[in-house]
Amino acid sequence: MAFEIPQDLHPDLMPLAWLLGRWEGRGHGDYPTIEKFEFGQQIDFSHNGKPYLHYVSQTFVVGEDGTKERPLAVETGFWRPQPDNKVEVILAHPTGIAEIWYGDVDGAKIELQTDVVARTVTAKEVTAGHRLYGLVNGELLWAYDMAAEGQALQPHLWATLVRS
Ligand code: HEM
Repeated sequence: MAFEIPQDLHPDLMPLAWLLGRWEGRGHGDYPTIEKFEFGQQIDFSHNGKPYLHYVSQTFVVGEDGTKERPLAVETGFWRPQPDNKVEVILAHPTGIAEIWYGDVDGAKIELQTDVVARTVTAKEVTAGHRLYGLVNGELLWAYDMAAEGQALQPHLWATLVRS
């Protein structure tokens, strides 16, 4: 079924409306300090009539038939659209990390950079991030570059999801 913009959507959310709903797909990960890996991902973007999106991403180890076998990383937060096609995002991770991101919305492409990465004393040393989200032929493509554990900013994750 074609995606329809909800009637009670806050007008400030129009530039981000294309994100709304549930997305499912698969991704890959890498980093110089770890082995390459694959994951399944489910992303939910929802709204409640207020001028922000609630965002939840859950990832899983998936079997060959797509069965979710066990959870991997989870993250959640809020996407706050601002004038002039800007967006502010706040994210929390169960690994003891919280981030503030600033970004630009260019139609169906969103580019985000971290302003602040805060860590609990036991969290891994993540210092910066860069993310791209794009709607390409109806698919949600996203990629995450990270600076962590003394390594320069470089790819950690990339994934392709479809609306479910
Ligand atoms: C799609 C979500 C993600 C998946 C599936 C994922 C998966 C993994 C896996 C399998 C590892 C290697 C094993 C381990 O150390 O646990 C890893 C390491 C790591 N990930 Fe992720 N990750 C995700 C998101 C993130 C995010 C959002 C951050 C930062 C906020 C992050 C930061 C790290 C760090 C710092 C390491 C350790 C690198 C090291 O020990 O040198 N990951 N990730």
